[in-house]
Amino acid sequence: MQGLNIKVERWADLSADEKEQRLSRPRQATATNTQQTVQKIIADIRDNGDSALLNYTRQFDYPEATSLRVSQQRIEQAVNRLDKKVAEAIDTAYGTIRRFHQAQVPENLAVKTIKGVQCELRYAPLDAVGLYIPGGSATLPSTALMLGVPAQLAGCQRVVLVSPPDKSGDLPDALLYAANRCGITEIYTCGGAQAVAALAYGTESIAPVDKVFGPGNSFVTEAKQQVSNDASGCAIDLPAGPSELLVIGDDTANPAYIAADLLSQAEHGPDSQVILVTPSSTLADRVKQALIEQCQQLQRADIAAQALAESRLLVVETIDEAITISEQYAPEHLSIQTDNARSLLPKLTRAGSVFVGHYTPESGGDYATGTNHVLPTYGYARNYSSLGLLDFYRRYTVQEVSYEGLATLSEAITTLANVEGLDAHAKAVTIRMEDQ
Ligand SMILES: NC(=O)c1ccc[n+]([C@@H]2O[C@H](COP(=O)([O-])OP(=O)(O)OC[C@H]3O[C@@H](n4cnc5c(N)ncnc54)[C@H](O)[C@@H]3O)[C@@H](O)[C@H]2O)c1
Ligand SMILES: N[C@H](CO)Cc1c[nH]c[nH+]1
Ligand SMILES: [Zn+2]
Repeated sequence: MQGLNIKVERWADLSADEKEQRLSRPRQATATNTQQTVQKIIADIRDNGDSALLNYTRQFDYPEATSLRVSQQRIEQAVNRLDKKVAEAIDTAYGTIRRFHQAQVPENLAVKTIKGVQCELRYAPLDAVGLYIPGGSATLPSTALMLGVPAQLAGCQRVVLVSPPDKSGDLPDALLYAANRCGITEIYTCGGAQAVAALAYGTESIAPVDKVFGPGNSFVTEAKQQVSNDASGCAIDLPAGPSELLVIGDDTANPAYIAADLLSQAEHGPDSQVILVTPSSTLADRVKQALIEQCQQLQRADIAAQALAESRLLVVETIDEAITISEQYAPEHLSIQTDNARSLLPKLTRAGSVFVGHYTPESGGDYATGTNHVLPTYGYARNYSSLGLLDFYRRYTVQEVSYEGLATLSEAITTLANVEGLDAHAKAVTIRMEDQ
């Protein structure tokens, strides 16, 4: 591992441009190239279906790939042979995630808006959903639970899981076990933009879905964006890209805990970004030291070190200034490690998921507290929500009006229709009124 390139900086000493630069995300692999590459891949999948899907799988993931569907026999083999401890850990996480998402089951509602007029809000599960589980640099059975549990709870009729094959052309046993736990039987070994395109438009062997869910690298995120901009494509969940963590800490925080949390997100990928904002320069210096000590012990030390090069240790004047910076950055994950951490919550709403207090590591939410770890990145926490059960439903309205109700509303409807110059709209009301 090369030496760590991370320094402590005093926020007040930075110019406006420097402040902006410090809070900008690491540049994603040349944006226009990614856009064009993905466009070409999507067009190829639309034109050539399975054969293009297999070609890209051979090119990017497994040179010997000849098939896409994971057999039921292979799923059963994975379930039977998975290490008991790993199976139990997945079962524990399945339980907590299910409990938290079960509490989100929506209820239809009906309101009488005026006498004789009833309006209803109803929910229906999406029919067919596609779950993308990243596989490029790490195996993520936990992501299969984060997507599979809500799909199962919502009662989506068809749940399709895709993930790129590993070095042996297979999907890991733990991923197949997690998928099986969520009742998923339709599984394909393919990844990247080509898998997203296959889910959105369909191929000979994969029927199209209504919505694609899941995080991924810049190719996956770009492909989701492109298929959702196309009327013949499909809906998507949210932009969930490289992992991020911002920690607000004060003198009560343990520097070793904060360093461990920062590294836990830095190890995801070279384009992950982690930030500490603190009014304590002593804490910042100690966290830096702990990062150096802990990073070199990691299996993925090189990846974490690359991410740390684009990460920040910022010393501010007050906790309020730290809050302002966090709200501006809108991190995917926000950790509050201060005295009376919960008291800061009302001022901190722009984050995908918030971790409160010294004993709430971010990795707890990645795996097993029960919250969803598919969260908006790139600052989208400003205007996107974290993934939840409702994302697996369509919401629609119903209204029923009696003669009496229509009579009450007829004046308002016909007047507004006339204001808009839409005679037929008005006539649809008056014709009914004349009837009695
Ligand atoms: N925000 C969240 O909720 C969340 C959750 C989990 C993971 N993540 C993030 O997801 C990402 C996963 O990325 P990953 O790369 O490990 O796995 P991935 O599955 O997203 O990407 C791997 C695929 O990328 C494609 N690819 C690679 N190089 C390519 C190229 N040059 N041209 C075209 N396609 C190419 C290949 O098809 C390959 O199958 C990480 O950044 C991680 O931080 C985010
Ligand atoms: N931290 C990731 C979301 O940014 C999720 C994850 C999966 N496994 C471990 N972590
Ligand atoms: Zn993580």
